[in-house]
Amino acid sequence: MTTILDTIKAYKLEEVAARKAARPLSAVEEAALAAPAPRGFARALSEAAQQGYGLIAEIKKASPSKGLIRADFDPPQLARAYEAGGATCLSVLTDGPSFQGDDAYLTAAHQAVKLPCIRKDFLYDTYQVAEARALHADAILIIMASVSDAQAAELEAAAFAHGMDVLIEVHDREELDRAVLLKSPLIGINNRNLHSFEVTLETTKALARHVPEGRMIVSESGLFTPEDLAEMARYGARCFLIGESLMRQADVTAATKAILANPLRGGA
Ligand SMILES: O=C(O)c1ccccc1NCC(=O)[C@H](O)[C@H](O)COP(=O)(O)O
Repeated sequence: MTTILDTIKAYKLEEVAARKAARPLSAVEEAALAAPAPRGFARALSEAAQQGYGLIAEIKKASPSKGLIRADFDPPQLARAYEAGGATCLSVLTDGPSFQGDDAYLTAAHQAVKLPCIRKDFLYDTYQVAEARALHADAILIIMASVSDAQAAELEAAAFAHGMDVLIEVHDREELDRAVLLKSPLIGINNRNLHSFEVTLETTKALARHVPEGRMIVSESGLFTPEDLAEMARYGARCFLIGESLMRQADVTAATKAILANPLRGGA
C-alpha cells in the first residue's frame, strides 16, 4: 500500500533532480559557506534540558493529516512569538506540496530571532543538506522510516561537515536500533506514525527506555498540555518538538509559556 511517506519521497526525488539542474551544487555550497555560523542546536537543547525542558517549537502552516492549521501565517512574527515564549529552538517546515512550507520561511524565521533552527523537510540527498545550510539551518532532520542506513550515514556526515546538528527521527524499535548506529546525540521519537497518521504518546513511553545513555530524547508530535510534557519527562524525555497545539493558538507566546509550565512544580 502506498502511504504519504512514499508519495512525499517520490516527489522529493523529482524536486531534488529539478533543483540540481537549475542550480549546481557548487553554487549551493558557496551560499552555504556565506551563511551565518551554525548556532548550536544540540547544545541549546542540552543546556535547556539541564534546567527544565528543551522546546523545539514548529512553524507549521498545514499538514497532510490536519490540512490547514494556521491561516494567519507570518514566519518571522511566529519566530519572535516563540522566542518570547521561551522556546529553545525552532523547526521550520520547508516542504511545499504537503505542508505549505517554503525555503524562504526558514531564512526569514532564522533572521528574526537568535534561536537555532532546524530545516524540517524530507531529505534524501546531500544536495538538500547543503541547501539547508545555505538557507541558514543549524540542524537537519533524518527520518529513519524514509532512508536506508547508508543514506542516513551519508546525510549525517554531510550535515556535520557543514557544522550542523542532526535530529534522527524514529517511530519503532527497528528504526531506533538503526538510529543509534549513527553519531548524533539527538534521537527524536515521533509519536505520529507517518504511514497511518495515528498519534499516541505510548510510542515515546515504549521506546524511551531503549535509548542508550548519552543520547538525548526529543518526544515529537501530539503534545498538547503541560501534563503531556510531564508524562513524557517521567519516561526520560526532557526535549519536545511541538507544532499543531501551539500553531492553533491566537497568542503563540502565551501558549508557549503555558505548555512549558511544569505542573509538578506548579509554575513555569
Ligand atoms: O504532521 C503530519 O501530518 C505529518 C504527516 C506526514 C509526515 C510528517 C508529518 N509531520 C511531521 C511531524 O512529525 C510534525 O510536524 C512534528 O513532530 C510536530 O507535530 P505536531 O505537534 O503534532 O504538529
